[in-house]
Amino acid sequence: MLTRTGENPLVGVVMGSDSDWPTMRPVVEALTEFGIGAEVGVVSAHRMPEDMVAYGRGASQRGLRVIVAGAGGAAHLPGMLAALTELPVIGVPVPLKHLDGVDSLLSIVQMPAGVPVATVSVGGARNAGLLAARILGAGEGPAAARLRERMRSFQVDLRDIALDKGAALARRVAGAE
Ligand SMILES: Nc1c(C(=O)O)ncn1[C@@H]1O[C@H](COP(=O)(O)O)[C@@H](O)[C@H]1O
Repeated sequence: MLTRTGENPLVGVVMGSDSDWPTMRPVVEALTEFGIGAEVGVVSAHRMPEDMVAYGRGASQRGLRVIVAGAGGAAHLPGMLAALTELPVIGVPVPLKHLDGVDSLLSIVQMPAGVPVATVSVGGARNAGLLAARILGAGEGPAAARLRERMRSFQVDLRDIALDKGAALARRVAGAE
């Protein structure tokens, strides 16, 4: 079952289980900040292979332009979706109780040549959402130009936050003297 956020979802956000949602939620939050609608759901290569094939094969035709796929453990979902679609796929390694997400990271990042998955850090879901926004912003037309503009202003905010941190550190150092 797929849920939509926003109008005309351009990004598919899928995960191997609902237990991945706490890790994956920042993907949707980042997309929402940039005004990008998403189609969100559980799709598992292991547990529902036929549905996963249908999802990957139909993604582009449904209007999606980027897929963000998160999974933990033996995380085959992002790579299998990349094999099934021509859309860019961003993989999010989800950390589980054992192995701290290293298993998932290696499963996602070590793709064979010809089937790329852009892998973010373990639990790096927010960056996956931001990367999806950048991919959409790299296109032609006014909507893409607006996304690039929003990304530039987001980057200015990041600089301001870093400057504030620098000022806070300076105060702490001065207090320690
Ligand atoms: N790695 C995969 C895939 C897959 O890659 O197809 N399907 C489910 N899972 C992962 O299994 C973990 C445990 O799932 P449960 O919590 O449902 O037992 C989740 O992190 C999920 O992403």
